[in-house]
Formats: sequence, structure tokens, C-alpha cells
Amino acid sequence: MSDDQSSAADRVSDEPVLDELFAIIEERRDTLPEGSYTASLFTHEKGENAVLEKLGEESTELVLAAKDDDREELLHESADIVYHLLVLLAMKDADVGDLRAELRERR
Ligand SMILES: N=c1c2ncn([C@@H]3O[C@H](COP(=O)(O)OP(=O)(O)OP(=O)(O)O)[C@@H](O)[C@H]3O)c2ncn1[C@@H]1O[C@H](COP(=O)(O)O)[C@@H](O)[C@H]1O
Repeated sequence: MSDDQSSAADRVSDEPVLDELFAIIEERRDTLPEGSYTASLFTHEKGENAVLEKLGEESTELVLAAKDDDREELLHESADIVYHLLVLLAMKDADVGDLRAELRERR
């Protein structure tokens, strides 16, 4: 780990960024505003298959970024995956609280 990278324990934060993102995703799902990429994923315009395809593509890109030791690309693809994963949860009657509970159970 480089000097400018703190340990995982140091970087534990209660900043609710995932909860905020999930709330925005739910709001887009429920109101379907014009011009919203997120809203388009909840319509026939794109739909579930588009989300699953994105997750597949981004997983491959994540693997390639890791193999290339490309830290910037690794973080970019990770963020894309987390976003599309949260969209998928919102499609499947699950939410970020369920994900948190699942992770807690494994500790
Ligand atoms: N976090 C995201 C987010 N991550 C990715 N994306 C979109 O997901 C798509 C990803 O497709 P691609 O991977 O093909 O895009 P890319 O990253 O340019 O391409 P690659 O280099 O990865 O191949 C792009 O259109 C991105 O804009 C996102 N779109 C929205 N959000 C969040 O959702 C909120 C609501 O945004 P709207 O969708 O505009 O309502 C925003 O405020 C953001 O917080």
C-alpha cells in the first residue's frame, strides 16, 4: 500500500453514499423522469436485459483493468458495477439494506 493510501480501517466512513445513490435510483424508478439514464433502465427502452448486459461487460472490463494494474480504470469500472448492481436490486424487490444485512451475516 502506498503512503498516500490509508488502511481500510482508517477509511471506514458513515457517509451514506450508497444509501443516497439507492434513494436516487428508487426515485428515478418511481417517477421515470425524461432524459434520465437510470429511468430508461426501468422501461422497455432498455430494461432488465440492458442492466444484466452492462454488469457482464463491466465485470470483464474490471478484470482487464486489474490485470493491467490500471488503478483508475479499476475504480471506474467498480463504480459502474456498484451503480448497476443497485439498479438490479431495485428491480428485484431488494435494497441496499438487504445487501448490508447479507454482508453483516458473513462477519
Ligand atoms: N452512478 C451513476 C452511473 N454510473 C454509470 N452510469 C451510466 O451508466 C452508463 C454506463 O455505460 P458504459 O459503461 O457504456 O459507459 P462508460 O463508462 O462511458 O463506458 P466504458 O468506458 O465503461 O465502456 C453510462 O451512460 C453512465 O452515464 C451512471 N448513471 C447514473 N448514475 C447515478 O445515478 C444518478 C441519477 O442519474 P440519471 O441516470 O441521470 O437519472 C446520478 O446522479 C448518478 O449518481
